[in-house]
Amino acid sequence: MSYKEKYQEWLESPIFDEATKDELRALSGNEKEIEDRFYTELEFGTAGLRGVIGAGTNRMNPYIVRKATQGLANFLNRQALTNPKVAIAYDSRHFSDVFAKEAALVLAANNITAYLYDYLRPVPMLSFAVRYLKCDAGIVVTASHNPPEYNGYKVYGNDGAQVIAPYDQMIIEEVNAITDFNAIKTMSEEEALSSGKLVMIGKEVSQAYIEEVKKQVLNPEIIKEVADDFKIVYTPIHGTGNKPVRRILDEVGFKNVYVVKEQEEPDGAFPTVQSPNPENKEAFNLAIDLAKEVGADIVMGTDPDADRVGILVRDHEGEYAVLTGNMLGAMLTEYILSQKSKQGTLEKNSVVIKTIVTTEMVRPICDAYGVDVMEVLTGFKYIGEQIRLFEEHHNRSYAFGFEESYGCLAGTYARDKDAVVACMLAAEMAAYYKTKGMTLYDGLIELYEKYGYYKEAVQSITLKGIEGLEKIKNVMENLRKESPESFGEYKVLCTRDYKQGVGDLPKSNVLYYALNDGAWVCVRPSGTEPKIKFYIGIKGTSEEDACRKVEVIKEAVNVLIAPWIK
Ligand SMILES: O=P(O)(O)OC[C@H]1O[C@H](O)[C@H](O)[C@@H](O)[C@@H]1O
Repeated sequence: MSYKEKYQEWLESPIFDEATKDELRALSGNEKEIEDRFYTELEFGTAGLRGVIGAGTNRMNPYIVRKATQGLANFLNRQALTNPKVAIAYDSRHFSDVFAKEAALVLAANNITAYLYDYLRPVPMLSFAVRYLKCDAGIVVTASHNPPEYNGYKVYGNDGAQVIAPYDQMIIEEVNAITDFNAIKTMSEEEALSSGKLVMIGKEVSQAYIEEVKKQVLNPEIIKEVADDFKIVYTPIHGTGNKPVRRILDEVGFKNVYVVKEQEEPDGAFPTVQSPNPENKEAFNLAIDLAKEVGADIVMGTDPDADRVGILVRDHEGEYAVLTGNMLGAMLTEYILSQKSKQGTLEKNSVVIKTIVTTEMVRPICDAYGVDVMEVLTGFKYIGEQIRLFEEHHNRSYAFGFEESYGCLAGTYARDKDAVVACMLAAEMAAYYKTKGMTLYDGLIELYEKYGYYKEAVQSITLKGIEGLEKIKNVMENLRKESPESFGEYKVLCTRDYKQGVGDLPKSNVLYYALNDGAWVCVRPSGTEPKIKFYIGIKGTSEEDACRKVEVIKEAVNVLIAPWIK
């Protein structure tokens, strides 16, 4: 069916409600918008479904959510499970609660018990709930840090990690096999509740989750020692982090937690930020003002689904400086390994897991403690997968895992990144340095002096719409046709094309260039946004040297791709 035929179908079919039809009728004559809404179906990327909210097959709306859920239900029911169960959570975005309930009702109508959180909850609490409630799958309605017009739908497996191949494809096939919206079953909320197929998740699950997070504290006495004059500024950026992050900080003993009032309440419009992304310093403007006012030791902000955290610390000029995901991850790796090693709790077969685009600084840190580093493709789901495999094979012990994109997980109670535990450990780590008369920033410099000035950068180029998609494809094709021999003063020593398969990793549309002096460049199309991403990593001898080297490579990347993205 062409996009025009699909558009007509949505306008005419009795399946779609009048509000949807009105929205579509208003597009009449706007061919470009109609094409964009109907030329394709929302697809699973690195993080499931994600799209702009609105009517159409290429948009997030109740029909697409029901269809995705019917596909998931068919997938589960084909496995002949006894009493199949699915846990569902949602964030503070527009329609997240509506989509979550729609999903629950479709599951219930397909004879699958839906456990639905009764309030917005972070991703890690869903990941935890899947295993705690012995579910066969999980759903989170969220578009993470995307702008307010987006929403999304992530699917989790029975291990609490986001689904990976071949299951993601199997679910997609089930979803795509539904060509008739009449084939989607749903029921009323009353019926679902009274039949016991819709169950609201109670407080005991949140309680159990908090207990697990608390177990990750390494030095409880240090928190007590500094509690009176250690100050934390925290912002949930209008998302799900507010309750769990404040609760955990309180329960482990932090007394002075200042929450940014203007960003405390959940709000899908994210009215006080350009984008609710802790990777953007702009999202911290209000938090920095508050931090200056109260003299905070640390500033923390979680994204709407609270799986990622941004941290700011006072630098030597007294300004609040951003710790990137790589910096925080490297620091937490050092903190966790050093403390466990000191306490004699570092298990023999410990492994730290990072993705191929995450800082190389982890390697010397892990070497110092005799811990292995494992590399996986981008996406925390691959870290979650390894935790499951370690458990199944009883051969390795998961020490820590993180990505450059600000997500990490300590412990195995959840199988996706957890900003709640990250906030708790970052605060504990800052408290630890405080007892030594140091700030987190001093701690970072100490690590650089010990292991080398590793610096990273990401050049993300946004290329929207169908043309954008084409340009992204061209960049990858051109790079494959004419492999670059150098990036500025750096020579390409070897190229890895992950599309051809590298080691045991699944094939993926990623190119990696290993350069001299430990530098590297990696290119991949984003799986969650219309972007192509160039990741850069170098090792310098000082802060200045490191910054200069990153700039040289950045410039070379810009020159290389300029003609392809015009
Ligand atoms: O594909 P990208 O846009 O680079 O995003 C990559 C990210 O996607 C999702 O958010 C996953 O949950 C993350 O684990 C991953 O890091």
